[in-house]
Amino acid sequence: MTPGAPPVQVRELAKSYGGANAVGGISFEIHEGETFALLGPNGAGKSTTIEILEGYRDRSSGEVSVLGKDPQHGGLDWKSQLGIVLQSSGESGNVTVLEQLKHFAGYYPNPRNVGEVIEAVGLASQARTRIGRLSGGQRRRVDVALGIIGRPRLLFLDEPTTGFDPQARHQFWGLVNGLKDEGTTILLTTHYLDEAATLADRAGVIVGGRLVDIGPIDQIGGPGAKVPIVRWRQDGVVRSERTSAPSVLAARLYAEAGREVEGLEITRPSLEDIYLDLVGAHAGAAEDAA
Ligand SMILES: Nc1ncnc2c1ncn2[C@@H]1O[C@H](COP(=O)(O)OP(=O)(O)OP(=O)(O)O)[C@@H](O)[C@H]1O
Repeated sequence: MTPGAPPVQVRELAKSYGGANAVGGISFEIHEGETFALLGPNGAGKSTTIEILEGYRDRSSGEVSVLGKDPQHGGLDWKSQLGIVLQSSGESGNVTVLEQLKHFAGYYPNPRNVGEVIEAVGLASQARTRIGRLSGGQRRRVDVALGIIGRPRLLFLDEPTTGFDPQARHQFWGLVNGLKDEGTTILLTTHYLDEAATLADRAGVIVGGRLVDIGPIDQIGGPGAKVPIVRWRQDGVVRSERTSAPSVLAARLYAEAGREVEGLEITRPSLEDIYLDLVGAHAGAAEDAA
């Protein structure tokens, strides 16, 4: 890899399945040590993109470089620098968590300590349990453990916390923050927008195989997207107004009412609100075009 080159470079990547475009020419880069979230509705093309970057799927056209190599020609040495948590692993269950991790650790030149990884994913009490006896969420933690055991430079997390309870999800976020601190570059897909907001430095939003927005996570949707919403009740009717000076509006409402304003609430759109607006607008535009 050329020194200073981004670990992931994607130029005009396209993939069609039997004539149907799943990915229609997308371009993005992921920089060293960055966590990049690829967001989008079901069927948008996220997994197809990730699988192409991982070398599991070929592309129809475009240029892709991952850790300095074209994934279609990445060798074992290249592969050992990747950590992969697929959407579903199909991990079968006759071996214990400890045995499985020890086995996989043996494939890598500089693996993490197996006990520490088991502890980090919250499976210390299940270390000697057969994987087949774990709950769905616990098996998902095994997938995550297998993804990080090789101390990857680049980690792919495809919907990593599906099936996690809220406590496990928070624990997982702590784990990812630790990996970030160590300088791991991460590509994350998730349908949990709070997860993306917490973990990602930048995001790309993909709809119908096209990248409709990309940028720092707090700038997704553009400057207007974060304008606060003021809601209040007047004559029994809920009213709302978007303004970048919400306290000025609140003060005016208070002056006009001459008393506490009923149901007054000032909120800023969350990443989820912004994402839903963005996806709604682009999905609608795509339908109009069709
Ligand atoms: N092997 C395949 N053969 C044919 N079509 C496929 C294949 N894999 C995916 N597709 C289609 O390509 C499109 C993109 O699918 P993809 O799995 O990449 O979406 P996604 O964004 O990962 O969705 P999800 O959020 O549901 O995981 C979909 O229309 C899907 O039906």
